Amino acid sequence: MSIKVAIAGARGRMGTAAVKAIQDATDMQLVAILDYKNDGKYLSGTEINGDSNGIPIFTSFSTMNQSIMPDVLLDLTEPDSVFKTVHEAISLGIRPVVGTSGLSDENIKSLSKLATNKGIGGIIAPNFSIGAVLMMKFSAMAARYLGDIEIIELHHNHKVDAPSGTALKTAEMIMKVREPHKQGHPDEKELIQGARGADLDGMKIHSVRLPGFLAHQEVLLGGEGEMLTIRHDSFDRSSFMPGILMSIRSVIDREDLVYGLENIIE
Ligand SMILES: NC(=O)C1=CN([C@@H]2O[C@H](COP(=O)(O)OP(=O)(O)OC[C@H]3O[C@@H](n4cnc5c(N)ncnc54)[C@H](OP(=O)(O)O)[C@@H]3O)[C@@H](O)[C@H]2O)C=CC1
Ligand SMILES: O=C(O)C1=N[C@H](C(=O)O)C[C@H](O)C1
Repeated sequence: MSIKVAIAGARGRMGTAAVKAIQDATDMQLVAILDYKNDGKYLSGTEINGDSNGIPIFTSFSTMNQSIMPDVLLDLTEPDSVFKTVHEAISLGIRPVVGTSGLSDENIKSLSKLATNKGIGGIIAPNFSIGAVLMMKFSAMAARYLGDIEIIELHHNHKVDAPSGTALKTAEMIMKVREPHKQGHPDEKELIQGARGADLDGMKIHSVRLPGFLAHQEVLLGGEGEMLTIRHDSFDRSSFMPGILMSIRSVIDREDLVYGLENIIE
């Protein structure tokens, strides 16, 4: 039986790639698009038009009829809308696969609790690329030995949130093994506010936004006379698609919501 999927954010950069990936997957069926614009229209391939053979667009779950109701919601939208949409999906028993960044810790805990209460699976994945997950894991492994760390994340200039979800998740994984301590000179002073980056337990995160980049991150781990650099680059959004498909399959069999793709990779 194929998994019925709805996508929120289908017109976006990630959404456009995800529409194609889901339509190409033989065990999935794209049944609906959630969009605050274009209600009542159809998405044909990646074009919105009047072709009634396309995928129907709805402004909310409440206007979908029961035969269309999806098993899984893939959310690839923006920080301002994601919590409300995902909360509504879980309340209706629809399993969320969330790529959208910008959810707070509090938001994640609340969605996780709701999913557990409903007994349904879900995933919030700051990064769906396998290489990025390995970069995070390797960084946390290395942080046991080299605890002076600066994370530099580099993204395209259309990104609205900073730091990236990936950088925050990397920092969280590192903070589980790194003793909090101030880095740099004990008396250092910023001559321009923000010059040393954002501070988490004394570790620094720097966000670069420039045209030309897609999604990249370097974790610099400094030791006396040495430096370990762990770097990951997504050069194309195809890097995220296998992780999205894996997540959609995984949430069908789960009864809880997990935060991070590493929780479902064998
Ligand atoms: N987890 C991962 O591996 C990855 C996560 N991301 C994250 O995915 C998200 C999307 O990124 P990207 O595709 O580059 O962003 P885009 O801005 O290209 O796409 C977001 C889309 O969502 C639409 N949208 C906004 N609000 C709603 C809503 N309430 N309902 C339905 N659609 C809505 C926007 O429409 P409009 O423009 O008309 O407002 C836009 O088309 C970001 O949070 C990004 O950080 C990105 C890459 C990988
Ligand atoms: O906005 C993006 O592009 C990306 N966002 C995610 C993040 O915030 O980490 C994942 C990836 O870095 C691409």
